[in-house]
Amino acid sequence: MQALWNLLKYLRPYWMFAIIGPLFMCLEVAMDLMQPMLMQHIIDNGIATGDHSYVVKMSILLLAAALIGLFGGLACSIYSTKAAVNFATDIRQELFARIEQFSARNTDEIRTGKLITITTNDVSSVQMALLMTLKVFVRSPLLFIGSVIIVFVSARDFFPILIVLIPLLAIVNWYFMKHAGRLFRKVQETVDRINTKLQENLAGIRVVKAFGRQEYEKTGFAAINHDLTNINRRANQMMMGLMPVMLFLVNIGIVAALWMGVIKVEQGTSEVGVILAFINYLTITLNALISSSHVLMVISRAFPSAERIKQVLDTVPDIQESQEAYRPEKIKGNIEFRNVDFSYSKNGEYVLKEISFKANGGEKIGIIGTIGSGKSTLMKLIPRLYDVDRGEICIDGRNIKEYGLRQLRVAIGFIPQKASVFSGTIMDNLQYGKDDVSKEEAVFASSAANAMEFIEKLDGEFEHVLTQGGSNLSGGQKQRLSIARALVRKPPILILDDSTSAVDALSEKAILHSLQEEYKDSTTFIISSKISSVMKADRIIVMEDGRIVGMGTHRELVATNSVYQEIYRTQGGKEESVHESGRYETSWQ
Ligand SMILES: Nc1ncnc2c1ncn2[C@@H]1O[C@H](COP(=O)(O)OP(=O)(O)OP(=O)(O)O)[C@@H](O)[C@H]1O
Repeated sequence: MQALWNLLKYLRPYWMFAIIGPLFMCLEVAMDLMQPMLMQHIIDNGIATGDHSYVVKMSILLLAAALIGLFGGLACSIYSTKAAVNFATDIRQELFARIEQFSARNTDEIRTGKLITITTNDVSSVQMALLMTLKVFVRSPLLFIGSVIIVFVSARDFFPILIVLIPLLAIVNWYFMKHAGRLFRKVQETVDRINTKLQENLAGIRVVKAFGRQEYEKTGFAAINHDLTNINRRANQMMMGLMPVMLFLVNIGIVAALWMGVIKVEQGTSEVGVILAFINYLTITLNALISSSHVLMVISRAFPSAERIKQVLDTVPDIQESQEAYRPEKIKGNIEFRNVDFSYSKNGEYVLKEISFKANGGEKIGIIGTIGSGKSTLMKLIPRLYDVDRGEICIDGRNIKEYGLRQLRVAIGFIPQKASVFSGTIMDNLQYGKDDVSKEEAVFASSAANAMEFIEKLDGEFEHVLTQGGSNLSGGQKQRLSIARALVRKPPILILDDSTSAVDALSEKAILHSLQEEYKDSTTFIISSKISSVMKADRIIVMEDGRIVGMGTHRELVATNSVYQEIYRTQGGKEESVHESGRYETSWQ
């Protein structure tokens, strides 16, 4: 409730629409309430007395009331929709902006699937709640109260029927709504499960196919879908069941009114028109009650949605820029890790322990180690994808936390393990690395990444359009494009996180050679599981179990470091080559 209330601040810019809409609705309600009264007069004072001119006059009035009501209803729809749609647009925009600020840790905590559901379904749910409130929630109570008052004033003889019927209708309504509400909440939870399953499957569609798991996934999806069908059926049946029960009660009211009416007309204490008007007001009361409960249902379904939206909006990104951020013109790229410890979960086990090393500007550093030893994690700390728990990381002698986040990240060309390519042209993807990239720069970076060779063969070359996720490129082509994107801005710091794993040996050799020759000034880290990819580096860091267990040139490590020797041996390196390492074929030459 509180969460939904808090979201109303997004309605502030559209408060005029939110007021004008319901005002027009009041006009429609007034006209709707007037119509049974006009009918009553037509019957009792016109038809019954044979006064035709009165009938014509009142009929014109009735038509005018209907037209004004129609205008009020349409205008209310236009303004209420404007308010609700803009309100939802702003919330969605704010959510997106907040999610963009999230650190990797934040997104680890609130899962991606959930973030998608929140930004789409949950925002739609609060939009619908607002729209219904502005349209129906104003209309129904007004119609209800108006009908009760009019019956009390003009058809008091029949008022006791209302007194008995309204509490009965309210109790039945409450009973159905309570149960349907519980079921609809379950529907929402099941839709969440469907979305998560769908997202996971779409992201991993190739793996599903490659492992021939379609049937297994289909069965898993069918189970959740079946749950959704069941729960949806029960919720909707509950809602549908309400209508006949309510109509039954109203019909009893109508029979009672007719019975009473016949007696009173015979006694001459009432007129036919009054009975007709009462029946009309009874129907209006019923409709008002039913639509109010529908709106209440929509609003109650928006409560959990608002909570989830609030959870995202209230999440403080745990990577913050310092108040007086340092924004240097140029970064040289001297990097130092000082006694760094890091854990993914607060109070969890450290995956990096007591990490200390220095990399000088322009130095080429290889990083190798056992699986899960923390190589990628180590590099994710430099652009502050995660913040260290203890110790500090300095660039050009300053703690990275003092830098403006943009300055820091723009200075780093980060090429992650899994190449992410966006839909758009090849050039659009390169512009992601540098807004104003020129054709020459694009060609230079693409050549260095050994990507020109395939770009030249594409239709339209740099203007070739990539489908979502670059699915019309091969794994190796995506990796080369993602390397070119990082190289295009000639960053002072380059991080290649196993980013040549899908590239053939010759291309990898060419890429590493270009890095050595064309990007001399960039401090470059190359994470690889292959010794051939790092052996020509100025220095190699060897990692095991979150610690640095060796550092030196290939020659030094082969001679002294047992972990490195083991990796070297498993990759075909010979003991005797310990002192003549140049014989091992390297990708750098
Ligand atoms: N987002 C994450 N949340 C929690 N733990 C993580 C996360 N990413 C990695 N880890 C854990 O941190 C440890 C180090 O992982 P990291 O990816 O840095 O290793 P790596 O040496 O790069 O491995 P590989 O050679 O397989 O790429 C592993 O135990 C891994 O399970």
